[in-house]
Amino acid sequence: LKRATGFVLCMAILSSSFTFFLLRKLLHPSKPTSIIASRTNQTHYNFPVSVLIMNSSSSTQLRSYSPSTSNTTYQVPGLDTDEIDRIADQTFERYASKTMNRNGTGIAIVWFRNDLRVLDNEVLYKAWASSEAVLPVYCLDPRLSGTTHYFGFPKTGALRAQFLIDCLADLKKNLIKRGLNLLIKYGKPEEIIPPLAKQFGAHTVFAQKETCSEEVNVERLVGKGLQGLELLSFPGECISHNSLKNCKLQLIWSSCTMYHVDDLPFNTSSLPDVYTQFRKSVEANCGIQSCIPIPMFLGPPVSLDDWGCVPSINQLGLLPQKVTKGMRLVGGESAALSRVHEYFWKKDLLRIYKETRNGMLGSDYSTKFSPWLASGSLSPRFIYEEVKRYERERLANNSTYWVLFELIWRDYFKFISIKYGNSIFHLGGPRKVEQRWSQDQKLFESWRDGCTGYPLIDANMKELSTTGFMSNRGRQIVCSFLVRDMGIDWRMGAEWFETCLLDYDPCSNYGNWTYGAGVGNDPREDRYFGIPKQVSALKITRLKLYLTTTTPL
Ligand SMILES: Cc1cc2nc3c(=O)[nH]c(=O)nc-3n(C[C@H](O)[C@H](O)[C@H](O)COP(=O)(O)OP(=O)(O)OC[C@H]3O[C@@H](n4cnc5c(N)ncnc54)[C@H](O)[C@@H]3O)c2cc1C
Ligand SMILES: Nc1ncnc2c1ncn2[C@@H]1O[C@H](COP(=O)(O)OP(=O)(O)OP(=O)(O)O)[C@@H](O)[C@H]1O
Repeated sequence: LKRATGFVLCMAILSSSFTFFLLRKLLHPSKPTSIIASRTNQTHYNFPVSVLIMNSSSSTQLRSYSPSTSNTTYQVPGLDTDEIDRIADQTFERYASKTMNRNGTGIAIVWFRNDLRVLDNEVLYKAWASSEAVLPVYCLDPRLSGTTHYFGFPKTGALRAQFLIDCLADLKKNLIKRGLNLLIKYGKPEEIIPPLAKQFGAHTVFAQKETCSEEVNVERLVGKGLQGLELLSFPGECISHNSLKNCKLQLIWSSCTMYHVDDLPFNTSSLPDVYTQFRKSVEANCGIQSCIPIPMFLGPPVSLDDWGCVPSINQLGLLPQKVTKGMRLVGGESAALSRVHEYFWKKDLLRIYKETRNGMLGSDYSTKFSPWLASGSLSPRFIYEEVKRYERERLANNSTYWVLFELIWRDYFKFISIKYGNSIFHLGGPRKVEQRWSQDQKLFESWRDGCTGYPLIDANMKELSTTGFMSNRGRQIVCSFLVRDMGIDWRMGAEWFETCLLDYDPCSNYGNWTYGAGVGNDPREDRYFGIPKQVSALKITRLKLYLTTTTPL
């Protein structure tokens, strides 16, 4: 019975996709198609399905079970708290330096942004080296609880907000272990940082340089606020620096990319548009800087009565959302370092990454590093050094290289955001392509809510809203479906991703969406992902379909 049901479902998927494919071709051979017509022709199935398993070696099977009785949640990394702390401590120890010198004076502020880590953090290191005491601050910017630019979706979904909270809690813990603390304040950085600098007589505010206009505007406002400071008086208990007259903002590239911007063999304004040219050029001409070690002791802390608490999700004005199905990624640097350890060393998955990376099911087909990279709780240079260590100690093959290849994509989109500025957010993209797009709300909602009737699309969209993650292949497919098949304004999809993704990063997100929509700077990457082909050609041994009992397929 199971086999028969599986077969029926599988045929249903293929035939519904094929019907759609034919309709698309018949209606508009080259234009985006409205899928309403094809949806009404759909058969609706009501299976109690959570996971469809297609096995290439045996016949297709359907494992059906009631979601309410199944424990389908798993954590990434799949380690308990003690193990996570132990691995993080061991890694910190490996990177601890007893010889680092500190010869600065006064107080420096570290304004933490998307660099929520201790290891390989140049901002933290420079602040430490140039001062006698560091004040680390994180500002919970109320703009994060605002809405996206054009379509008014929540700027930060609850799952990413929770991930951020985990990151802050872990950063605070790791700073305290090293003799510091983290001041957490609610408010706009431009309203928090300058008064703090004044209160403590800080000589410099160190922060990571960002590239997109929203973040750059905040940098500008903080810089302006600091310029207007008159450092006249200081609280008695603080280290006194009456000679200081102003406080400057020092923005540091840090290691937000694997290749440092200063090491590129070209100016960002003449960055090659074609990814392959960019990659070949940096690989041939550019080294990767070593990770910055961690000073043994980062203290003393400044004297402060109230360091602020790690907020709850409600305090951020959001309703808590629990992951009840699928993957739950744990935020924070300790979890990030543990995931690298788990993926590379414990499970030894790096050796097969290239073969598995287009999968969709489970935690192990790809690294899942992206949420930690986006929040800055993981440095890409650390990943690079671990790949090299693995290549020395275990083996080097195409798979070990391919993780670096993918990280170069990440670098590329970061640099592209400098070259093309706000045009990566605009409808016509960097190439200013003129094209008519639909903003049909119903069609968009069917995509957003995973109710298109196309299981591959619906499964991926549901995974996104229930876990905050979607595989790279899933993202390419749902993007192609929205923009090429439905003809919907790609920014609606990009903004929905901005809301939901744990790994949301403006450069990678809008960079990939402009590619998918065919408005990116490299037109060669404009690819259509046909659903029937994807279902069959993926040769997936285990194709996850994330469907609930209540959803008609
Ligand atoms: C429409 C669309 C939107 C996307 N939005 C984002 C986003 O907001 N943030 C984000 O980090 N990635 C984004 N990506 C890229 C990619 O899907 C994710 O980085 C990847 O799925 C994360 O899973 P992983 O860490 O297991 O990746 P792995 O396959 O293990 O790759 C390792 C790392 O390489 C980098 N990487 C891999 N592919 C890409 C890529 N195409 N572009 C940029 N970097 C890449 C990531 O940092 C990733 O963590 C998007 C892709 C598409 C098609
Ligand atoms: N980090 C970010 N995340 C999401 N969007 C961003 C980010 N940084 C900048 N943007 C987007 O960049 C755009 C700002 O660019 P620009 O000033 O050209 O547009 P605008 O004048 O605000 O709006 P319009 O283009 O409609 O006139 C906005 O769409 C803004 O939301």
